[in-house]
Amino acid sequence: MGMGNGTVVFDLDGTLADTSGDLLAAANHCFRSMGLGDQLDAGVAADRAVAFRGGRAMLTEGLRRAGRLDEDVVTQYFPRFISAYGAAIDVHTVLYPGAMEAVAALRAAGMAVGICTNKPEGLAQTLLERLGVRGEFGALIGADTLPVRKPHPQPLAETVARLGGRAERACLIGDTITDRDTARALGVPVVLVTFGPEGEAVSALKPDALLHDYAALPDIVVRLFAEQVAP
Ligand SMILES: O=C(O)COP(=O)(O)O
Ligand SMILES: [Mg+2]
Repeated sequence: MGMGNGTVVFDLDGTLADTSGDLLAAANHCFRSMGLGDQLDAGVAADRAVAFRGGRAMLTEGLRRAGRLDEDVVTQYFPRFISAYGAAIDVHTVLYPGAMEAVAALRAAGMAVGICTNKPEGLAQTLLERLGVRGEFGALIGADTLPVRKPHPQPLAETVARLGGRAERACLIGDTITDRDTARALGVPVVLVTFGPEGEAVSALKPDALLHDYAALPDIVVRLFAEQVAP
């Protein structure tokens, strides 16, 4: 079976892997170096949700809580956040249950599978290698692979192209409004996971499907591809 069976692109943070613990630890490292102490708590769902919106979102939220919000400080500390995160990227991070079994099932059904993330490409490569799964994905596009990042549709389009696929038979599996908007901009269906910190609330983003358990993903993907306009 070839890649004509479709292309499935995954987001990374909050979708394939629960990276929130290491992301929040790196942000707290920055707040401590500012003399502010820890500002975000991995035990709090709302804080894990901030983590999945990325480094700038965490720095912004922590500074806001400390009454010190300043975009210049966010920009200044972002490189320190990246280096702290890179130094401890797989301490708490785990793949979501069933994620890699679903990837294996999609590949066994002849589908091409890749990753489109707003993590810097190098960090995403490192994390996937540490988790032992880089080889399962045929393409990886990060925030800095192209001049634009999600929600611009180009990174998703490029991921599909590098997998040898076509947008007419592709879908994106993600966890946030950024993923929803990226998929809509390219005109491909989007599946949002409900096992993240926002739970069922992601249904407000009106995805084409909700994913409660990775075991259900192969059937969902087959249904979405069948609903896409025939080329
Ligand atoms: O780092 C981010 O901004 C989010 O990364 P993601 O696109 O893999 O969810
Ligand atoms: Mg995500």
